[in-house]
Amino acid sequence: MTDTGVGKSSIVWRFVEDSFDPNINPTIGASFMTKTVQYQNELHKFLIWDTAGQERFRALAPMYYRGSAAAIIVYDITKEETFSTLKNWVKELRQHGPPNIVVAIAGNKCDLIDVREVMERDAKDYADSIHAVFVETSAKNAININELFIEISRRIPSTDANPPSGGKGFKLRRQPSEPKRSCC
Ligand SMILES: Nc1nc2c(ncn2[C@@H]2O[C@H](COP(=O)(O)OP(=O)(O)OP(=O)(O)O)[C@@H](O)[C@H]2O)c(=O)[nH]1
Repeated sequence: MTDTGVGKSSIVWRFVEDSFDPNINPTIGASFMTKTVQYQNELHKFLIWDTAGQERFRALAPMYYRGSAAAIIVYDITKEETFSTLKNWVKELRQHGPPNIVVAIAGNKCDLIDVREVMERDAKDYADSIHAVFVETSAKNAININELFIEISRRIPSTDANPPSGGKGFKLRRQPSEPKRSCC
């Protein structure tokens, strides 16, 4: 969820493929990717829906956040209006998303601090007020991308006891991967 061009696909590509394409195309509809990471002797498997930010695809969002364990809402730190849009998505998620969804806010393009429009403190205060994970990221320079996903994974209850619920922006599901997973 969120505006087009904030860097949702780039964040997913950085996380899944550890690559960055400055000429990446806008997402049409949505795309799906998976990645398994090992963290503290546990395997965390992410099933990620990368949704399109263009207005014409907005009505599709509920299809992706229903049934997700977590949602990452991305804004662009160089565009104030994307931070305002983000708050609308938070409201929508709270009203129509799964009750226990983990919400994360990513302020992307933090490599462009010279043209920053959203203060990190303001975004962090807002994220704290809604109990969301918050990080500033740079898909371009690989800043805080893995940390974002790991922190989300930490907050999702173990699937041993709690089956995944739903999300937005990216839809994430944790599912059991290998022998014993005390976390995912
Ligand atoms: N400087 C900088 N540019 C970035 C970063 N992340 C993405 N971009 C650029 O921003 C533009 C949009 O990136 P996308 O990943 O397609 O954005 P999106 O939010 O997925 O866009 P939609 O698919 O239309 O919703 C591209 O030109 C990217 O190269 C970043 O961290 N820093």
